[in-house]
Amino acid sequence: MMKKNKRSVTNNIWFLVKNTYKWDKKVLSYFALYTVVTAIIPFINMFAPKFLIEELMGANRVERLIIILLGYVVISATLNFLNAYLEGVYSPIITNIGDRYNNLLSEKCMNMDFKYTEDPEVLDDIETARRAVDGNTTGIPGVLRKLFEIFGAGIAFLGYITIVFNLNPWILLYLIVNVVTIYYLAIRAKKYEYSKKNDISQLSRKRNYIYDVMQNFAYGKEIRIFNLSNRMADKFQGLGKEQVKLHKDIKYKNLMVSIVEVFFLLIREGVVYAYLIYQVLYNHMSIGNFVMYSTLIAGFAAWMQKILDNIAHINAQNLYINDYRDFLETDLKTGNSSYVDMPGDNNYEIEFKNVSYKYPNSERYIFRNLSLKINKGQRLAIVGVNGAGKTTFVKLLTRLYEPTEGKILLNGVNIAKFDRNEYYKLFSVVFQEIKMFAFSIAENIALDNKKIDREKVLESIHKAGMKEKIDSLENGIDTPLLKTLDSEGIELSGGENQKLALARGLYKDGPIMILDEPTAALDPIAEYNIYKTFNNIIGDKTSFFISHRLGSTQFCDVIALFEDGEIKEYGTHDELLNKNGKYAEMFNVQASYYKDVRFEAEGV
Ligand SMILES: Nc1ncnc2c1ncn2[C@@H]1O[C@H](COP(=O)(O)OP(=O)(O)OP(=O)(O)O)[C@@H](O)[C@H]1O
Repeated sequence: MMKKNKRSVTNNIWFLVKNTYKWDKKVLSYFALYTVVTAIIPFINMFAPKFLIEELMGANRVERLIIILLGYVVISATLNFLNAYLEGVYSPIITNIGDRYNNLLSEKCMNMDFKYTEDPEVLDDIETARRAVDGNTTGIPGVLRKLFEIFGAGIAFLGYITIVFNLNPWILLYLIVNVVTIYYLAIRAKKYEYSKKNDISQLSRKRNYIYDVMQNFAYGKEIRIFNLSNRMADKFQGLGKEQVKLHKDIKYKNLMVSIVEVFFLLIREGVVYAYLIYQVLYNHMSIGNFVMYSTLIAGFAAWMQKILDNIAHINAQNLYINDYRDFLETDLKTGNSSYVDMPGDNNYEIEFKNVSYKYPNSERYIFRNLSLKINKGQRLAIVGVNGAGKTTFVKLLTRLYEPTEGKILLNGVNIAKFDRNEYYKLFSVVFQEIKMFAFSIAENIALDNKKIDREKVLESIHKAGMKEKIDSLENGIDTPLLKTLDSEGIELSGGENQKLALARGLYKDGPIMILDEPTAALDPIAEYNIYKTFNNIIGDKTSFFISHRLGSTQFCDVIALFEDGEIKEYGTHDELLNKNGKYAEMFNVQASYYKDVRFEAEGV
């Protein structure tokens, strides 16, 4: 699915630097200052002891010793203070920048075509891309931190090279070979880790899913009633074991590298100290210089290692950044760059023209050549047995999915040609599965943080039959829902949630109304009350009404019965009853359970 692009490290660094500078201009000056400070600090620590020892072992002048000591303390304290200050400043900046990259990914996920939310390949790609923004020391934030450090270290390192070269070029060469070997091994271990990343992504996606099921109380009833807790825990643990095994392999490789690293380090120290001792004993090296060189050479290896480690880290993270950028650049949104203006008359007709549809990754057609027209202001009821495709019809109409073949027209224009956000504005939809957020009731209804029209919220609640319940709450429409974010949050019943969902649709007041079984969870009285005010609720909007309660379809102008991927019957309630086909059969079966009640809706 995702196109794999191989971008160079410099390309990715440029991408990061450009954005970082765009988002926070101050970062560059902190970087410059930090680079200077970190480049100087090691030399202060190296030269001060040399000067002190040489003065002590030579002229031994007290005032000189005091000057050296004071100079050392003042310079070192200032630089170390600056160092600590800058680290304290840039660290949260990088965390913030990491959040912005994280947001880019989340925005992409929230805006991609709905069909991809069920595509396992895309879900894996998201999981992989997320690795670039998940940690604070890995991925993008990790690379930014390393970039901050590496230049100061690089400059200090150049100074080290010059001094060691002057001491003995062979020692310099020896140190470089020693450290580069370790670097090479570290890179190989990181590559191995990367080669396992797909397995890691898949496992953690599965584990996260099971974890979510175990923690998410939405599954609470099924888990208890079907006694799933042990099975879920076993699954979670099984996946955990697989994950541990994978990580163990990776850690084992890293351990091997660490062992070799220690071995190389010991040899390095041994050789260098032997050389310096030899210089003191036989070549008149001063003790001051011995101390300086031993500090320098120990530091040299450590600094070179640090730089190489940083480069290795940046190299390894580069692969994750590539994945991240690949995902951001993958086109997961169907649409044109130029959109057709929405028809402005606020009155809409909709036509399905030879629409066929099968879900992604499925060969089964839910619809074949479906054609259906809903005129302006018309109310269409859609009925059919479970799985007949009623909700799928709504998903196509609301562009959550695109038809596999054929087209859907709004006032004669293919809906694919409209800007998706503009198109969504047309719809007030009450979905079958209701999702409430852990926000206040008002926010849940308005779903708009900018400006909530409280009067309109109350009016929608009233129309949806929720007034009494809301009036009974101390904080009214400001009461938070769910306990996820607020311990004062309330849990609503299924029917109450459904009424709120209806209020949400009413508040939006879009010119096209879609009600997917809006009363399925309501008690008969609440349902009756909704039907009584149905005309008031729908008004003259073009509307779609899905219901299994066939009596309720009488409020609609026309009824379409879906079966086997097509419209089997089409007409008014009375026409379909007279036809004596499937609709009449379904209606009669239902009616036999109830008295033959005809809702006398106001004005119908
Ligand atoms: N995301 C999906 N991926 C693959 N198939 C799906 C998906 N969603 C639904 N289906 C299939 O499409 C068919 C139609 O489902 P749909 O939800 O549209 O039926 P429905 O008429 O609304 O049913 P119900 O009355 O039970 O709500 C079903 O057979 C279902 O298995």
